[in-house]
Amino acid sequence: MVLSTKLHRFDLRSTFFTSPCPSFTPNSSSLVSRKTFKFKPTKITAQVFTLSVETSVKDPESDIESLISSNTEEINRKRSSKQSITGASGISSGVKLENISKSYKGVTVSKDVSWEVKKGEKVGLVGVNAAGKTTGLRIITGQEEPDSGNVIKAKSNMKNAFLNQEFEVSMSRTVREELMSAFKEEMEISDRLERVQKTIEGATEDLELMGRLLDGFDLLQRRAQAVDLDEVDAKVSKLMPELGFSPEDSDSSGFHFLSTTRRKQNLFAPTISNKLIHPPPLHAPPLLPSISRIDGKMKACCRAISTTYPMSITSRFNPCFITKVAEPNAGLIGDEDDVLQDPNTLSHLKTELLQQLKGINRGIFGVPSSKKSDVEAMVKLLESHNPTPDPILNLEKVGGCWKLLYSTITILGSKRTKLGLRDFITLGEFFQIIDIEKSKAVNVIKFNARGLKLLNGKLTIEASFKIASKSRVDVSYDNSTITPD
Ligand SMILES: Nc1ncnc2c1ncn2[C@@H]1O[C@H](COP(=O)(O)OP(=O)(O)OP(=O)(O)O)[C@@H](O)[C@H]1O
Repeated sequence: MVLSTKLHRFDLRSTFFTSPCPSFTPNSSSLVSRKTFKFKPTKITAQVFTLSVETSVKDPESDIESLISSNTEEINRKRSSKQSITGASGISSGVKLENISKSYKGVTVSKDVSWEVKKGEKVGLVGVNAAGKTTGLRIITGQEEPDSGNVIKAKSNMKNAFLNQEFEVSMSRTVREELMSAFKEEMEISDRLERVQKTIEGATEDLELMGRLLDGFDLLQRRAQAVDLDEVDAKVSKLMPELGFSPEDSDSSGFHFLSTTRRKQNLFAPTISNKLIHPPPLHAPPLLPSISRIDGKMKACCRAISTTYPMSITSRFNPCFITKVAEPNAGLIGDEDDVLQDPNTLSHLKTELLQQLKGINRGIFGVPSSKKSDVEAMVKLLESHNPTPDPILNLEKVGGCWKLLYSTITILGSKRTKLGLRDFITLGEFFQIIDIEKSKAVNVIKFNARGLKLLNGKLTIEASFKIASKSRVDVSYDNSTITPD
């Protein structure tokens, strides 16, 4: 199966742990298939390329974003014009009601009411039934509009919320489900992901339909990432004991706990905490401790390895023997002089870098940005020790078949749609075959897709390069193919 593609951009960079080799740095202004790359003479690590494939579909998220931002601007404009008309004053912290009046059907509930809560203050609202206490709170949270007067917040993006007097706890939901319901948006995304995933699994015969479903799934995946969907289960598990529930309570009906007021409140606490109230709600119980993400870092040992072993790869250069493999080692493998240059620093840096790379899940969207910046900071440091300052004069060190440990690859557009699901697709080994004599570079990326046999295989991207100057090469894209196993 050959799937042709229109490339907008193709960046090829090739550098290496075990042997110094050049880095092709893209000309950032260019978005055409033929590009000029500059050799960065001090690169040591291994990398592949960045690839963007044309897509005609407008990103639905940017549509949503633009709608949201224009609406927000409009609301802010209206608010500021209203405040300036009524002469509202600013405050340094907390929230303030200023000269608020509110009537329902001609009956005045609040008339010219002013009060405020500063940061860290606890304020009790006291009044007879129907005095308008709840109405005031609803006005602060924006659930009601005052007839006149202003709500002034120290920060325009401040979120406020309050606990209702009456709780709505579903009798049929388990405690866990009740807590999960606090994460409404996340749960909705999760449900939709599940439904789309099932539909995709039943649509392998219809590539057109699958393409559309994958696009939808892709969008949902990004939303899931944005709301930290993976963390919800862990958050709920962490909340359970903090709220006084034991793990065994998890599957019990919320009904069993309704007789205990404190627990009733507790059931609602996640809702409040999930809304990131700032400052604390006016008459809510203390906020739950923030849920911190555990960011475990693997510390593993690295050891020196051999560099040559045969491995065949189906490509234009087949059969191919891996002659250079970037693997854990204690220092540079190659020229003895290189090793002797600064073995302690290099050894330490390389070990650190290899530890950073361990456990990276190379999904179709590339390495997560937080991880990427850690890795690339380390790469930069390592680059400064590259013993080959002028790699263009050492092209023999560049040629061969390379197994890459790390890549900055991000596949966009229709190619991603074809390969497209973070959950399903795992990028396997990356190979880069550089043929100096023919001035060709071939990247082979293996991938496998759980549950979608159709998409198991490899993506091969072929390019030509030409030495343009002492420090530059031109790289031009030739073609790419997806080959199923
Ligand atoms: N949406 C509405 N439509 C019509 N009347 C309303 C509405 N919301 C509140 N009211 C009326 O406004 C008055 C003030 O209600 P509010 O709930 O603010 O009082 P409260 O001080 O919180 O009372 P309580 O102490 O009983 O909770 C009540 O008479 C209520 O019936």
